[in-house]
Amino acid sequence: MVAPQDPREEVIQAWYMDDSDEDQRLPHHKDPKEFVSLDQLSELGVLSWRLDADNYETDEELKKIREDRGYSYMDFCEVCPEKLPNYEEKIKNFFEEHLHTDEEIRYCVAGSGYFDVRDRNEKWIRIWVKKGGMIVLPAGCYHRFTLDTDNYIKAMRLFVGDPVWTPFNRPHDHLPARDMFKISCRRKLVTALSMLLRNLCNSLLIGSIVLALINKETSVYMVCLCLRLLELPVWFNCLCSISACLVAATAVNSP
Ligand SMILES: CSCCC(=O)/C(O)=C/O
Ligand SMILES: [Fe+2]
Ligand code: NI
Repeated sequence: MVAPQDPREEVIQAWYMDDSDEDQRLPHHKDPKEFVSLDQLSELGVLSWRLDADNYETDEELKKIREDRGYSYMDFCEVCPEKLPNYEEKIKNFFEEHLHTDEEIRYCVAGSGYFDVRDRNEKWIRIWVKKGGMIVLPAGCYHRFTLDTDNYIKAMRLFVGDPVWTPFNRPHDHLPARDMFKISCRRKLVTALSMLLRNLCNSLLIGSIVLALINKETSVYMVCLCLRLLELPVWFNCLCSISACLVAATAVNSP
């Protein structure tokens, strides 16, 4: 059975960029292509939704997101020569690597465009946002924007309170928003690693239980069961799991 696709992936896709200096509006895929999942983006603090762009005025889901996240301000930014004053200059400025001291929240209601963000190792990730895609770039995250080859986007801009659009071009590492962003990324990484370790420990414990059951080693089985029931710190869980595994393996191997 094929796993159902995340509906967001139909309107938001991300990938690592190549290093070529060709037209910024081209996709700039690596060869072979290297896609980035929406979960990987969320580890960088980039949030995403798929919404009903044909009915944004009455969309209850959008209303709830705005209420939950306090997005009281809303306007639209249409990027094309006819609608955007100082089009050429704006296009150039959008593509300068910069950060903001607040979230950048963009909901694509028509057209499409690329939001590029830096990953933990400073590599560029290109996020293609199409009609119905909404993303939040966290405050302090270096990024840039460009149209794609279709040359048009209409984006809803949301903000908490009175909007501040000021871009701080790189380097701007002395801003508190940058420190906060780095701390939050580190926290997310530690949480992800702890989860990984915890899952590994649980697998070890299950392995130990199976070995203990095969060998009718009820004491090991009981210890494993108790450990599984306790919410232990991850390092202790790890230590216990390895010990349980060793004891169970020794028990199986003993004559
Ligand atoms: C599609 S909205 C225009 C881009 C923009 O507002 C911005 O701040 C890019 O970083
Ligand atoms: Fe920006
Ligand atoms: Ni400055």
